[in-house]
Parts: sequence; structure tokens; C-alpha cells
Amino acid sequence: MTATQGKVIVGMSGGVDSSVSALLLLEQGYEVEGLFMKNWDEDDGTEYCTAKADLADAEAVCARLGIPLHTANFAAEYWDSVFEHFLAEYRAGRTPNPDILCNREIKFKVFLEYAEMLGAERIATGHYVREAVRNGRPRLLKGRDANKDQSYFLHAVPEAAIARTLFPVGELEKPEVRALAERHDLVTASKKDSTGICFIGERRFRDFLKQYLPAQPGTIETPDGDVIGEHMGLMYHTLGQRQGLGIGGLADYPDAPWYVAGKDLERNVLIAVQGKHHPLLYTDSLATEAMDWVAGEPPAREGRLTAKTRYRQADVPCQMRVNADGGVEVRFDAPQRAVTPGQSLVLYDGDVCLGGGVIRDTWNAPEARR
Ligand SMILES: Nc1ncnc2c1ncn2[C@@H]1O[C@H](COP(=O)(O)OP(=O)(O)OP(=O)(O)O)[C@@H](O)[C@H]1O
Repeated sequence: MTATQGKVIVGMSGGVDSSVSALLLLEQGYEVEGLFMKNWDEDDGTEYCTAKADLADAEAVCARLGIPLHTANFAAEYWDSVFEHFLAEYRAGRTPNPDILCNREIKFKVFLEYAEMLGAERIATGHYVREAVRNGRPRLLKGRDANKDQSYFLHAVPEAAIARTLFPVGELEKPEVRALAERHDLVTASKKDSTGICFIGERRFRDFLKQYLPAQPGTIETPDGDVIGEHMGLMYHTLGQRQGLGIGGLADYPDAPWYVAGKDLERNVLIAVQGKHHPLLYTDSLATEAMDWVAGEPPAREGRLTAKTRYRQADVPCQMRVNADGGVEVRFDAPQRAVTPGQSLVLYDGDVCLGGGVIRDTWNAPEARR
């Protein structure tokens, strides 16, 4: 096939989405090369990380497609720009989402610069998002497959980087992607989707975190200050979570499950409530840190938008106001369960992803205020 569309470097993860992305770009007439990134150096001798197997799969796919595969180690950049921040967030009692930072700092920055060095103007990834140009400006749109849409993770990528990236599977549904891989005999056709934070893989989260942050045991208390148990460290707990509290059968309380409703960092206390739908688990409004707007600036119109406070959440209608500090304040039409500081609020206008910011403060629904 003769390339007519210029050179593009595809981020090859060894998964089916990037494999099919490379295939589609070849069919569209691009000169395609692959790049496998290693962003985490295992120095603990464990086999949790699937990087070796993933690289072998990426190599097999590139060989099948007849394209070169480059490899690069960005572990130092990842440590400095993503992992340090990840640990700092946990230290501050929040639950961070490192994949968002990884996209902004590594996949759509360091990778883009590396691609330039390889003589390519553009990169491509297997993310389920789409790009559309309006009034000469690129916009980030949700992927066609609502189940797979990954715009939540890409909201912090600036429009200049979006403009230089191709998202070949964004128009497809996942089953179509798998069918294409099968039809072209790509070894990744039935490989299962990766889950969780990439550098932690499938390993137990507690064991991983313990290597980097000292665990400080403390008490678990009710909102009224009754001590009902002990925790091994606030960082191991996420708002709204049920498991792992080790509480139950307390004399003065009904026999209902307990859920994490808050963290008192100063006193190192975990606050727990009973019942999955306790009002203290619901957030009515929130404020974010400074926003990353895809367009580099807030939308011309404030007001009614939709939001997600976690990946794969259905769109939640809300009212948005930009604050003087660059963050936003958002009030949800209906209170939302387990909105977690450290995770990101991402705003949408229909299919257009406007941007997002790390959730800083949350306020309970009025019925929970006392
Ligand atoms: N180690 C890596 N090296 C190069 N590119 C990567 C790597 N990891 C992820 N990517 C790029 O980022 C995209 C999204 O990564 P993510 O981890 O979300 O995987 P995914 O949606 O399961 O996709 P895939 O099926 O391609 O693994 C991938 O499709 C790929 O283009």
C-alpha cells in the first residue's frame, strides 16, 4: 500500500484498540509506525506488571501489519510528572486519578515530542473519543460507543495536542473493533481490556501504596464522634466504600452495613455512616481546583451543562459557575452519591467535552446539613 497521508506514530499498548487503530490508519493511507512506551520501571522484582507480555503482543501486531515498532522508556518523566503528584494527593487525604495526568503529561506531551523526533507531525491512540473542528478550532467529543467513551480521561489534554492526534476507533463500537482485529488475524483480537491504574496492575492496592506512604492507623467514628472501630490508614479508604471497615455487631447500632462518609485529616479519623443511601454520602454541590479547559479558556456561556464525577458515570445535569480562582462551582440537579475529592469533575455540552478539574470541596445535600 502506498502511503499518501503523511507519517503517524501510533501508541501501541499491546491491546486490541491500538492494534486496530494502526490497521485503520494503514487502510486510510498513512505511513504508520508504532511506539511502545514503558512508563514504570519495576524495581521490586514482582511480576505484577504485564509490560513484557504487552510488548510481545505489540511486536506481533506490528509484524503482522508490516510496520516498525519503536520503544521508549518514559519512566523518569512518569515518576516526576505523574507519580509524585499521585502520592502527594494521597498524603493530602484525597483519592487521585493518575490516568488523567498520564494523558496530559506523558501520552499527549512527551509522546508527542518523541513522535516529532521520529519525523511525524501526528500521533494516534486507541482511545474511544472523537475530534471535530468548529470555527477552525478542534474539539474533543465523546466516543461513539457510550459504554467505552474515554473523554473523561482526556479532558485535560490541550486542544493543540488533540489537533495533532488521530483517534481511529472513536467512531466505532467495541465489538466492531474486536471483529476487525479477528478478521485481520491480530493476536490481540480477544485480549481482555486492561483495568485499573496502569502501574499498579492487578496487584493489591494496599501492598503497593504501603511501599511509598507510611500507614497511620487511627479510629473510625460516627458523625457524632462515637468511636466504632479502627482503620489502618486513611489512604486505604475511598468515600462511599463499604468493604474493609471491619465494623459490625456494635451494641448500640442496628445491624446495617457501614460506609465511608468522610475523612478528618487533622485527627486521622475515618467517618462512617450506616446505610448505602445515608444523606451524608450525597453531594449537592462542589468546587474544583483550577480547571483544564480543552479550549484553553472557559466556555463563553456558563449555566446548564452536564457533568461526570467519575469514569463511566451517566451524564448528570448541573448548573456551572466559573470562580475567580480558575476553578468552577457546580450544583447538581439531583444529589450525587460518593463524590470524591481528588477525582475529577468533567463538564460536557452535549457530546463536547469542555474540560475538567480536580474536586476540592463537596457540600452535602440540604437534608444532610444540620
Ligand atoms: N504502553 C503504551 N505504549 C504506547 N501507547 C500506549 C500504551 N498504553 C496505552 N497506550 C495508548 O493509549 C491508548 C489508551 O490506553 P488504555 O490503557 O486506556 O487502553 P485501552 O483502551 O485498553 O486500549 P488498548 O486496547 O489499545 O490497550 C491505547 O489504545 C494506546 O494507543
